Amino acid sequence: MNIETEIKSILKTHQLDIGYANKLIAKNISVEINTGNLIAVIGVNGSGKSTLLKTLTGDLSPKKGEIYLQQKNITELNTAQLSHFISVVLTDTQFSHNLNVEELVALGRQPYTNWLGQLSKNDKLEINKALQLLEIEEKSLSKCSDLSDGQLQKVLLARAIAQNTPLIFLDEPTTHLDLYHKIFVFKLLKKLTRQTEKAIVFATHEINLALQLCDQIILVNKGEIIQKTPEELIKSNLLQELFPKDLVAFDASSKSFRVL
Ligand SMILES: Nc1ncnc2c1ncn2[C@@H]1O[C@H](COP(=O)(O)OP(=O)(O)OP(=O)(O)O)[C@@H](O)[C@H]1O
Repeated sequence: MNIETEIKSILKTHQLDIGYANKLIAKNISVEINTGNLIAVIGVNGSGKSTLLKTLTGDLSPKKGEIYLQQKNITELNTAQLSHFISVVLTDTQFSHNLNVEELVALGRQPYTNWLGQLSKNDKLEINKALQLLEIEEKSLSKCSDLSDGQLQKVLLARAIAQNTPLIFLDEPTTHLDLYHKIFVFKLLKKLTRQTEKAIVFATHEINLALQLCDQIILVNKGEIIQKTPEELIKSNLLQELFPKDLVAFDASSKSFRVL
């Protein structure tokens, strides 16, 4: 294995408890995120997927335990330092739809620009690289308000790529997309992990697709958080127990859920 393809740990938790003031969502969480991995966070509605993502991105304080980003405790990093490690794409991200595509992607360079917000030659290069990687150069000057949901998702991803962090978090990136575009986004995320060595972690309800396309799955279930490969998860019987058994069942042979 050469140095370029060597797998490295980017994020690791230690005895992590997550939740809110009077509410424990899950405890003793032990997850690890490695370079070049595509990782889905799955679980039923209200199980705690967003809470986990918010905690891992430093948005919400852990109730207990530690999060290490490349061996540094996340509590020792200020917001500016954190923005060099982690970029976050939220489906309901608020931004002015008057911005054009290039201007929105340029926001990803904010952690690097000077106090005047001027883009350097290198910033412009990174923006163009992100637009090319997502194949949206021809939309550079289009208003974000004129884009479809699928196109906007690509632009938000390009902004995260331009931020040039080793780790990208997304909360439900395929909501509002049709099946074709859901698969398109999943495949695109996978391609990005392979081309850039970045790790991408995303919450999703598309369990069938996650089992087919992700390297790892983090399952949030009844206060427990478990990380496994899709194959391990399929063998574990945990998916059979995920939903009440009256409407839907997991079929291990086809590796998918089916309607009863
Ligand atoms: N700010 C908050 N304060 C207290 N409880 C909260 C807060 N935000 C969420 N919760 C609760 O935490 C639990 C987990 O919520 P979370 O949004 O993490 O679930 P989720 O798995 O992302 O759900 P969904 O799939 O529906 O988006 C829920 O019971 C929710 O009501």
